[in-house]
Amino acid sequence: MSQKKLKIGLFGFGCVGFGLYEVLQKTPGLKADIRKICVKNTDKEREIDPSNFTFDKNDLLNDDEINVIVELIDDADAAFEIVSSALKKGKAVVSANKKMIAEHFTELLELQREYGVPLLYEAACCASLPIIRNLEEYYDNDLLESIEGIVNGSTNYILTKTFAENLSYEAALLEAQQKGFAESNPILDTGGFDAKYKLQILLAHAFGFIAKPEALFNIGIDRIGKLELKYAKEKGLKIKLIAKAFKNTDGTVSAFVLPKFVHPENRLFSVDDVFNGVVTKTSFADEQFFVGKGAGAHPTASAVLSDISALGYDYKYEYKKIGQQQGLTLTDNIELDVLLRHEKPAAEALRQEFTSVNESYLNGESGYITGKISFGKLKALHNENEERSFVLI
Ligand SMILES: NC(=O)c1ccc[n+]([C@@H]2O[C@H](COP(=O)([O-])OP(=O)(O)OC[C@H]3O[C@@H](n4cnc5c(N)ncnc54)[C@H](O)[C@@H]3O)[C@@H](O)[C@H]2O)c1
Ligand SMILES: N[C@@H](CCO)C(=O)O
Repeated sequence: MSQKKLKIGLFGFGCVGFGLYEVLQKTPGLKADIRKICVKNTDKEREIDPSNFTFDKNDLLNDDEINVIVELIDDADAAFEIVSSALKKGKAVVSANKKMIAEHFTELLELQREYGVPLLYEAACCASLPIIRNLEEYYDNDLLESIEGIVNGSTNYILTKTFAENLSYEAALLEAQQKGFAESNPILDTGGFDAKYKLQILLAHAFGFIAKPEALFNIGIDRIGKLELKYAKEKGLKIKLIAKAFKNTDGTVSAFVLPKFVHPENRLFSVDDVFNGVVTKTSFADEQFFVGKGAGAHPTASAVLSDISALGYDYKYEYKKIGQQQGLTLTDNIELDVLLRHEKPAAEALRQEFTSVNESYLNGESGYITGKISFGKLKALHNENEERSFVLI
């Protein structure tokens, strides 16, 4: 099959946009070049010929020679406007913007179908890991039982640095920002929102289930304190921010983003720093494990490059599982093994909320309880008091 010539209109020239520019310079065999770049910041000095740049999105969207729009900006609302206009004009699109994709999944699916043009977004989930295309192409829907992983590079970097190197939370976050891993608004990372957007996209490609992001519960790493770190160290565990979606025995699906104490025998235990790891579980293959860098200029640009290359061969997502899964429902009707760190006065009342308690510990003003709790109770208790933190065991 011969490769189509691609003329790219690039939006955004920040960490990933510039990374893509560099990667394309080093990929001479690819029949793709950047025709124009739309940027926002009028004051910024840039290293390449200024005639390549414009501040007007229509210079790209109305250019008939541009057949691919690559959207790499940090503003989800503006990104949706750009991407939907491009699709309506019959231009293929590559995007790394998980917030935009998660918030507008159904509309983007309809636009692709109505205008017959593809939107690819491998870089939006776990940067360099080829997880979306694998979920799309490889797994039969009946076989996939669960998908679980570390899907945010910044939080994994922060957890690694605070745990193994005793760096402060603030210093580790600053490093993640300086290295280009964090979102422009880092609360998206630390609060588990970025991981939730990725989980929403993975859910659609793994099980054909389209959830609104607000229907998925997320706890980030911002409530993790000394007590949880001490607990993990004493028991030889690590804390990881886990995104998980799985089918229950009654065929319903459950999904969440939660911090977890990970045991050394878990494949995700050794996934440190900016690396992401995803474990799929299927009926016949059993476990499969994907690992790679989950953020950063070149690792992310590598996934964008792969999408651009795939467009050269007219690749598109078929979304077959979405068609097959009408009627699938999301349920919170599950129990989870957790550690709850709590404030002293409420300790006894909190024990009553657990289905079963394994350990409880109280020291001065705070303590913890470990045991089984219903997912619904966990959500309610977490939301009603900021002094509480939940970590899966
Ligand atoms: N940095 C990573 O490791 C990484 C990994 C995967 C996905 N992503 C995603 O890629 C996208 C870009 O991330 P980044 O790290 O390069 O961010 P960045 O902040 O480094 O760069 C974004 C650039 O977009 C520009 N911009 C904002 N609005 C614009 C508009 N309307 N038109 C033109 N330019 C505009 C900003 O001025 C900025 O220079 C985000 O959606 C992010 O979530 C980033
Ligand atoms: N901020 C994101 C970028 C990659 O999606 C992360 O740290 O994982």
